[in-house]
Amino acid sequence: MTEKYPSIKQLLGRLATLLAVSFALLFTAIFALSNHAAKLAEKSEQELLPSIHEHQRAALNLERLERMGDLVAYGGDISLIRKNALSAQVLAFQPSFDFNEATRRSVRKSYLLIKQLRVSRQRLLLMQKTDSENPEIKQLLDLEDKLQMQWHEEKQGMFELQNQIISAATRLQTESLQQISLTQKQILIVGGCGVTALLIVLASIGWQMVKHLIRPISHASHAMLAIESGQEYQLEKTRYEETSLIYHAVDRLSTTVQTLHDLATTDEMTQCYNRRHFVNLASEMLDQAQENDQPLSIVMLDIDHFKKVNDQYGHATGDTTLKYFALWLKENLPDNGHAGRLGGEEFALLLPGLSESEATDLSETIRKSIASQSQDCADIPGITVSMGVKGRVGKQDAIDGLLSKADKALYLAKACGRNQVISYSTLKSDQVVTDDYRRSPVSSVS
Ligand SMILES: Nc1nc2c(ncn2[C@@H]2O[C@H](COP(=O)(O)OP(=O)(O)OP(=O)(O)O)[C@@H](O)[C@H]2O)c(=O)[nH]1
Repeated sequence: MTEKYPSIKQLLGRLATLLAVSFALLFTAIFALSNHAAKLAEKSEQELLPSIHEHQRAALNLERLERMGDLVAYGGDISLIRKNALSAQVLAFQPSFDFNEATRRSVRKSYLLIKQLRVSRQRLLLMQKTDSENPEIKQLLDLEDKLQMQWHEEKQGMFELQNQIISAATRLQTESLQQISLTQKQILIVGGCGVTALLIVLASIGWQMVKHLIRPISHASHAMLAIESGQEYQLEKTRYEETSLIYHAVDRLSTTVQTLHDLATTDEMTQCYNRRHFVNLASEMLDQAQENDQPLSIVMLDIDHFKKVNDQYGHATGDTTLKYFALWLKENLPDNGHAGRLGGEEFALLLPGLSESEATDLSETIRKSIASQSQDCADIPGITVSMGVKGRVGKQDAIDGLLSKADKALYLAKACGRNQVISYSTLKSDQVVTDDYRRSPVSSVS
């Protein structure tokens, strides 16, 4: 009974699902990361970039304030001092410094000093213009010196503050860049892992296809070729319905081909080769032997007085006798020897590698063995056999010639009283064998 296997359709379905899930996971991961990257870019655009610009603006304004303060502290033109002090006021109260309380306070403080400087400087210049001898000038100069000293120190503080703002802006910029580069790295890692995982999935799908589909089909086609050329084949166990059906079909075909081959080449009763196959095989082997210049011999055999077996013991016993005879014949053959039933009770042996004299010796052994085994066998009467041997001599030997010469030697064996082996080479050239031997006395069937 055929085992129940899952079908390849199911396998393909499972593999397709695996592939779809892998793709879905990969795309989800990449989508999530792209989303994250987009959000970071948006955050950078909406929060970090304005903040960076604010810092940069503040640093620039601080520098301008410093310049204005200098003009107020050291200027000689009252209208210019007033103008710069006014600009400094506008600048100091700009919201660009409000991003940080400490900065805001520090800028306001700087402005207050600029204001003081403006007042003192204006008064001094006016006095110097109108009343250069006024003793208050001395006091004002002292005050101015003091304020200028303070301004100098204030400028140091402003310079530090400017540096701090620039560092903060740079930090913000770096942070933004770091976040973007981190996301880029994450995308690369996830993308790389995803693609690698996908490749692994694809490779394993490919492997499954090769293992369960392509290889079994390729094995089946090799098996078909082996069956066609009569060679052995082996099919590995398969786990899927379709391929197991193919394997069963190949097995059935092989059995059918073997049966047909046996029917076409073998004699059903004796299981020896039939005449046609024996002659074809003998012809092929003779060609090989001639090509390699190796010995080969043909032996013709005929059971003596077989008609009498049929007459005395019945046709069924005659058949049994033929079966035993074929069995003993094959038992006595060398591994590379072949036996054929040419018709009725007439058999032939094909002995590659044996010269005529070696084949004659072997035939003698077979003759004695059959005589003795048939005597000991309770199922059949004792029988004897006559044999004629012919070996390959020249390169021009044809199989028909060898068979007819072995047959001639067999006829002589019959004529000479049966139950003997005659080698063709011992025949005299003028020796003529006729069917007259058949009239000689019947004695070998016991
Ligand atoms: N039982 C049986 N007999 C067969 C078969 N084929 C041929 N025979 C018989 O074999 C006999 C052959 O007889 P013959 O050719 O006269 O020769 P023989 O009696 O063996 O005598 P010699 O060959 O001269 O020794 C015939 O009686 C055939 O009927 C077979 O398949 N089965």
